[in-house]
Formats: sequence, C-alpha cells, structure tokens
Amino acid sequence: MDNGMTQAPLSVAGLGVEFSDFRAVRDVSFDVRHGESFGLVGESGSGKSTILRAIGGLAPISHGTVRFRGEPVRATRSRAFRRAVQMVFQDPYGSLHPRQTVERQLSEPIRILGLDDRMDRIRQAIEQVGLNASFLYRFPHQLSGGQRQRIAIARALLVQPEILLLDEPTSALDVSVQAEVLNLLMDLRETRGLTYLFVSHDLAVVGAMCERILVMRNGEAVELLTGDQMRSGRVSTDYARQLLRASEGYQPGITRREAG
Ligand SMILES: Nc1ncnc2c1ncn2[C@@H]1O[C@H](COP(=O)(O)OP(=O)(O)OP(=O)(O)O)[C@@H](O)[C@H]1O
Repeated sequence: MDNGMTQAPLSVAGLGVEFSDFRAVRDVSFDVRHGESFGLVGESGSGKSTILRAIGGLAPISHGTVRFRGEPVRATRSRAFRRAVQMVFQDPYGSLHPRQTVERQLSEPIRILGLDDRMDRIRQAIEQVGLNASFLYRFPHQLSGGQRQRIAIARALLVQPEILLLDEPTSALDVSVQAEVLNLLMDLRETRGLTYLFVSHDLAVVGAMCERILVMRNGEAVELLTGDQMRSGRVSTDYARQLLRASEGYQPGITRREAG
C-alpha cells in the first residue's frame, strides 16, 4: 500500500556537493520517513549544513538525487516543494529583517505564496510558538534570542509545511532557553504531524530529538544509528565513539518524550 504515508517524503541518494574543486559532501544517502525526526550529526565542517542547503536548493547538487514525495527535485524548486519544505536556521538574528516588525516578516511568506486569511494565519502561528499578538509589533532587537527563534519557527509554520529542515536551531541559545525551544519543536512535530531533518553538532540534542541519526565525517556518512543506540552509547565506529566521548558530561535539560 502506498497512500503517501509509507513513501519517504524526502530521500537523498548518492548526494555529492562540490564547491569549485572542494568536495563538501560525497555519496550520502538516506530516507526521511513520514513523521520522524532524522538527525545529521558530526563535527564542524563534516557537511551537515551543506546537505540541508542542497536539499533546500541553496547549495548545488553535483552528484546524486534529492527526491521529494518520490520525485527528483529540479534546480528551481517547485511551488509545492517551497510550501511543504521550510528551513529554520541557527541564527534568527541573521534570518529576520532587523528593520521590519514581526507582523511584516510573517506576512512575507503568505504574500509570496499568494495565500489568504493573512492575519488569522499570523495569529495562529504566533500562538503555536507560545507567544501572543503583542509580539507582532516588535522589532527583532526587542526580542530575546529564544523569542526570535520562536518567530523564525512561526514563520516556517505559516504556510502549513510538512517538513522542517532545522539547521542547529538552538545552538545560539542559552542552555535553559535551548531546552524550551527543543520542547516546543517536539510538541509541534506531534500536534502538526511534521517531519524533521535536524542538523546539530550536539549529540545530546539529536539523541533526545531524533529517532534515527546519520553520523557524518569529512563529507561522508559514517554510521546510521537509532536514537536508542546513540543514547545508550551502542555505536560501532571509532569515530562515533569519539564523538560520544567528547560530548560526555554535557546534558541539556531536555527529556525524551515518545512521539504519538
Ligand atoms: N559556499 C561554500 N563555498 C565553499 N566551501 C563551502 C561552502 N559552504 C560550505 N563549504 C565547506 O564545506 C565543508 C562543510 O561545511 P558545512 O557547513 O556543511 O559543515 P557542517 O558539518 O555543517 O559544520 P558546522 O557545524 O561548522 O556548520 C566545510 O569545509 C566548508 O568550509
């Protein structure tokens, strides 16, 4: 049976990304299943962000294929893709316009996609991220880091996406705020039936957030782990073991909750 729930909404096969003659990503393959949170982890420079950017159309696909709902994506992403797949970046300061109110920034994606019920959508999105309408008339510098990231998440949710590409979404935040935003993301995945592709260098974060995790090193996939394996340290490569050892002793205040 293939009713759209069984087909991987996103799959990557033999992906390679080259910048001039530098190969940032080599021959990486994985499927992201409907409703799961799939993690990409690895040290700085291992190619995690580049994979996310290549999927989103922000980095060149030199080799291999990215499929969305089973169909290879084209160089110019389709309208359906641009609506269904939204990105959230590490630095909400960089991704929000400094001189525009929250309301104006949230209006933009609705305008671009030509959707109606603008204010209803905006109010709904801002409430879903735990803020209220009074935030709509503030500028980014009048918000805390956590509030800014909530606005960036609200902006991604406005167009009712299916998949969020999350690039270190909490790495710029203090640990306590980080836990709040991670909990928000876990709740949203459940209530909105979202699918996540989650990039982080932080093993505790991906271990708490993800059902499956691909460990990356120097642009290559090293090992595919379940969240359970990562949390209990049952890894098979030396590299994954090294990463785990390096992250020992640091546990953010997040607790694992089973989805569904
Ligand atoms: N636009 C670009 N032009 C040239 N090289 C790039 C470009 N983008 C990324 N790279 C290089 O590709 C490699 C992988 O970078 P990438 O940002 O994907 O790694 P990462 O695992 O996400 O690391 P980090 O956690 O530091 O972001 C790095 O060596 C980086 O310098």
